[in-house]
Amino acid sequence: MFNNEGLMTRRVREGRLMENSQAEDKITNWVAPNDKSGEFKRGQSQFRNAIKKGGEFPPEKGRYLLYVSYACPWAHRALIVRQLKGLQDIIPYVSVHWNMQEKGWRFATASDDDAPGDSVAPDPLGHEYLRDIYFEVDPEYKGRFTVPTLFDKKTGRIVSNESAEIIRMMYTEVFPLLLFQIFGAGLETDGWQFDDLLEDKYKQVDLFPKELQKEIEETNTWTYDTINNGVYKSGFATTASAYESACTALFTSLSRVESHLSTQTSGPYYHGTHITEADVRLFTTMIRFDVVYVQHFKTNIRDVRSGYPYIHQWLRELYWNVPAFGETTQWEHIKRHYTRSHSQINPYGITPLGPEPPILGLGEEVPAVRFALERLGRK
Ligand SMILES: N[C@@H](CCC(=O)N[C@@H](CS)C(=O)NCC(=O)O)C(=O)O
Repeated sequence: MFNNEGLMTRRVREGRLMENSQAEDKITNWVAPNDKSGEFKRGQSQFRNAIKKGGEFPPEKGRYLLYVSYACPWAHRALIVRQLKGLQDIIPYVSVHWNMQEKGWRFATASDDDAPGDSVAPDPLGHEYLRDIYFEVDPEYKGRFTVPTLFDKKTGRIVSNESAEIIRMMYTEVFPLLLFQIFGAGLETDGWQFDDLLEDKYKQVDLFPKELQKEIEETNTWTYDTINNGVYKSGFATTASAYESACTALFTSLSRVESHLSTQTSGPYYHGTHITEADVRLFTTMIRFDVVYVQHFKTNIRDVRSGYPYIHQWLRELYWNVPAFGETTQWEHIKRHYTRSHSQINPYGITPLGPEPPILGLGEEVPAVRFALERLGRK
């Protein structure tokens, strides 16, 4: 059985743990202490296989296990898409505990009572840490132990640990997609990966419609670099110049998003009437913005609720009106993970109380905005 760890594997793993704990490159050093640039440089995800009809990893009900953390914006993408595509019975998931320390993500135990939410549970395959799975799959593994991780129970292998690709597997063929990226051609598919297993209403959910593919890809490029990853580059920077450059780029891009949304009149979503991948990828960063990033990552030129009315409206529309977004958002995991796992940023691990509420209701505004609207006779 896959989870019967062999003695050799265990020895290799324990040896590696000792090496790692002595090494300079501890996993909680987000920027290497000797890196003078002070810039956070995100490594490449190492497992890049795909679920594909007729491939090594075919779509099958119950075969794959999705490891996530409710705290993590990259994993949150996968939870949202799983629900939007109605894959709940097809791809089960487990969320790790929010507290990530030297050995990386750990699974919750029966005695944890501070990590609410569905599926925050011991690993059904019996591991204590997420890293244990990576080392069982590859005792020589040298990358990071990240969520989301999509695991194949049948072969005991990791299919992918790259969220951008995991979400696409849930609704597209991967190979035509690569062709599309190389040649810029329209995406032809012979049906979505899991569609044969889905109810009709979910088959119709197309998060990457043909007519928007080019635009979505272009948006992804700058959104990833300056917003999704931009908050991390600001927050993990260890020099003022690295921080200032990331933070400036981030707010330039937020203005770009704000201006895009202000011209979007056909519907509440990033591309108007239908939810697309663009909404998913932006949402998971923006929902964490006011509650964590503004103070913890020092991305405080503005916050969303008082500084970006269009983003604020778009964000609340998704959170309150689309269950896949609201139901997968776990505030306790989000707030506690960042503030208590990043001791180089917050050595005392104190979690700020505010802002309260973590997200405003659809008709609510911060007092200054409400006051201004009342003055203008709009409320
Ligand atoms: N590019 C990856 C990034 C995933 C990632 O960095 N996840 C974080 C949590 S938000 C993680 O697991 N970090 C653990 C580590 O780096 O040790 C993806 O999008 O899937």
